[in-house]
Amino acid sequence: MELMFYDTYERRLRPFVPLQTGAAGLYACGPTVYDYAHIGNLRTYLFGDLLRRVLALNGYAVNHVICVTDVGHLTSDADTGEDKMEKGSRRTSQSAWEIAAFYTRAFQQDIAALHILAPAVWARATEHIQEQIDFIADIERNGFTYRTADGIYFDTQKLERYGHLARLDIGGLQSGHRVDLRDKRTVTDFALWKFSGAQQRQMEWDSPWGRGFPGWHIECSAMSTKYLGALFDIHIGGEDHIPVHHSNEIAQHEACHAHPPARYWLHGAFLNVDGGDKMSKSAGEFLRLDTLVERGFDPLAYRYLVLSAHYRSPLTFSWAALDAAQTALGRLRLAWRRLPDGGQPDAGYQQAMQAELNQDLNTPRALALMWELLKSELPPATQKATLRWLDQVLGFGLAEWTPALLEVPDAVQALVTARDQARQEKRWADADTLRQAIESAGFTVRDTPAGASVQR
Ligand SMILES: Nc1ncnc2c1ncn2[C@@H]1O[C@H](COP(=O)(O)OP(=O)(O)OP(=O)(O)O)[C@@H](O)[C@H]1O
Ligand SMILES: [Zn+2]
Repeated sequence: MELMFYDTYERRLRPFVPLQTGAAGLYACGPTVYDYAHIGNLRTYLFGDLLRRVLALNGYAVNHVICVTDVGHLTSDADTGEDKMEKGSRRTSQSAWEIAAFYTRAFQQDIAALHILAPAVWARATEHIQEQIDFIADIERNGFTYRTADGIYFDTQKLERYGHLARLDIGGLQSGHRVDLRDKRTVTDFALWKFSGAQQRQMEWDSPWGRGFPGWHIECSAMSTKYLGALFDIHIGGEDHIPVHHSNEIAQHEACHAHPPARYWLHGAFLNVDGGDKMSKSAGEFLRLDTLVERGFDPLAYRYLVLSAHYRSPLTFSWAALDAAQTALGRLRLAWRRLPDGGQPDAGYQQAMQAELNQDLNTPRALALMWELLKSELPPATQKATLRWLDQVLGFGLAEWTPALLEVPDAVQALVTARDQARQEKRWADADTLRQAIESAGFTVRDTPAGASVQR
């Protein structure tokens, strides 16, 4: 069955043709580990996970690389401002190295809780400094760099197709730009290597150009080449990467290899906050996955919510929407547990579901077909087998919900305790939300004079 993706580079749906039969190389720009991830960031990784699972469903062995940006991402995308890691270090009074390790672990825990499959490679920028220096040296040798007082810059005017991915209007950008360019020649030029200068930095290295640190974009060029080759299949990220980060990655690659690094570019749309702005670390409400859990939600309810929107459509977060997703997940788990084993998937539904997923990852339609399946006249065991097959992509882990696991897990017990507390304090709305969380975890709760009792 044909697999189609919307490719940002060509701005059209294209059939996926791998470089190597049966395999797919997938590179995802990862977190900047100076703080916790918010659920907006996590939406982007859920999109990557979905893509990976759909590729696997189509028989591809996926080589998935996620980078970890632990140096060089400045507070402004125009290469000014402070390194986010050094800033995070001041905020927490821990070293930049400590916070990188801490937030990388926190991120890995979040993605595990969301059932996002771990990549084959976690590529940390600070562990690939030599590769980045070598890449910059190649760009320099090919004549695409110049030196300023604060670093080595990429001369974007030397590339005819600079900014093609974003369809950038360079002339317009240049003339509309009122801010001081410092020593940059063109507004779109960007740093490949920044000098430490007089500033005392925690993360810095020697290089042929002087002591300093790599620019943000070069890490992805160097690490994707190392792990996936100079040309690989698919590069993904959030839509904010289109005009700057991915445009610059492509430029670096073109300067060395005369072609972009990847053959397909897919971008996930934002999670917005009420009012339409993107959820971000710097502005608005910062919701972590843990915040959701503290309010009684199952992390997988957020997974459900994200899958209920197409990855290229903006999604506005609301507690009501998350609540509805949690209820739907609870119903799904209940349906799963009631269905008997022993059937075979229904070929008609499989085909219809895969057709939707293969059409640019249409999860809202796949979920609609799932509910249709559960209401259908098909034998219950067939329904369950079909659901099991679909769950390879949805990733709810339904098969782990077998009645064999009858013990009350700690996480559920914690919800029960929190609910008891809420009831004692007459916080009825909180108690209700917690009850729903317990139920969507597959348990029922009954209040007895001796306290709440919980059972499957
Ligand atoms: N609101 C959002 N919705 C979806 N994806 C997002 C959102 N905000 C950031 N992302 C994506 O999250 C990924 C990780 O980004 P990173 O850790 O560098 O955070 P960031 O972009 O600096 O976030 P912020 O703007 O909140 O500081 C990127 O691929 C980015 O595109
Ligand atoms: Zn990147």
